[in-house]
Amino acid sequence: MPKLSVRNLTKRFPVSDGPSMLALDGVDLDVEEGEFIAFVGPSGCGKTTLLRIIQGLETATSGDILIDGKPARGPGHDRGFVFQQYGLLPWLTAAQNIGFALEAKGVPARQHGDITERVLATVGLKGFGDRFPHQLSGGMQQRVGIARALAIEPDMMLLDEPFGALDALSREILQNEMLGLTERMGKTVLFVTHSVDEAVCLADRVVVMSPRPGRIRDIVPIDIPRPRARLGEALRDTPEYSAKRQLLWNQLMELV
Ligand SMILES: Nc1ncnc2c1ncn2[C@@H]1O[C@H](COP(=O)(O)OP(=O)(O)OP(=O)(O)O)[C@@H](O)[C@H]1O
Repeated sequence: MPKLSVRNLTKRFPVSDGPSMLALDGVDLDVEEGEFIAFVGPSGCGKTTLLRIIQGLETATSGDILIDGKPARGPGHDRGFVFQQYGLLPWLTAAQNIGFALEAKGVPARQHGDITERVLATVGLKGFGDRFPHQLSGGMQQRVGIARALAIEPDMMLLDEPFGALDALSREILQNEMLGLTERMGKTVLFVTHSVDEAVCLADRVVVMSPRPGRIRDIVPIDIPRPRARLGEALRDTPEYSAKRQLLWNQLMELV
């Protein structure tokens, strides 16, 4: 049974002065446990909307989201979300931001310290728990965002352009760390990105979406063997990488 099934999903948004707008149309997708799926497509094709519906932050107009074969209704701690703009509460420290998510899940307060330390260490921020977001760089804030999602031990991680607000160098560093992290943890990951390189580097399959209304145009398997993290920068020099990158690039160029 797939970890996640998206079945004939449609989303319409109301428009004040006219007919509603069809943002997603008949989206069908099965995701296996432990798979890393990247979503790419032109701006406005519904990637964020699809992720938000899977997360339960938005309702579908029709269709179903099944997790382990059961309909998902609303948000759940089985799904951890990482936002583009980090989504940290500025008046709380890094550790308190993570504690906030643990409290929401109902984890007893006496366990917060250990869990927070562990997840901060996982994302390379050991010793930074007492820093406020404004005392951290963008890359470090997003590491806290990832640590917060990991802290609730979700089965599935949903990341919406998580590195989109970062400078090029921080972005590449975090991509490499993300690769290592997901290969070690084996979690199911859904990852929206505008970067073809990021998609090829990280994903097992890349879902290419067409412009409005958003539909799945193609699903491209990325059969570069894992673990890829050990290749580091050399990953981007392999012929498989270049071939997939070109294929996806050509598809996206046809869509814009
Ligand atoms: N809450 C909303 N109300 C009305 N329209 C919306 C809402 N959210 C999204 N839309 C519209 O739905 C379409 C899909 O938006 P969405 O943000 O999902 O696209 P996207 O592929 O993630 O775009 P981008 O790559 O630019 O982030 C867009 O036309 C957008 O304007």
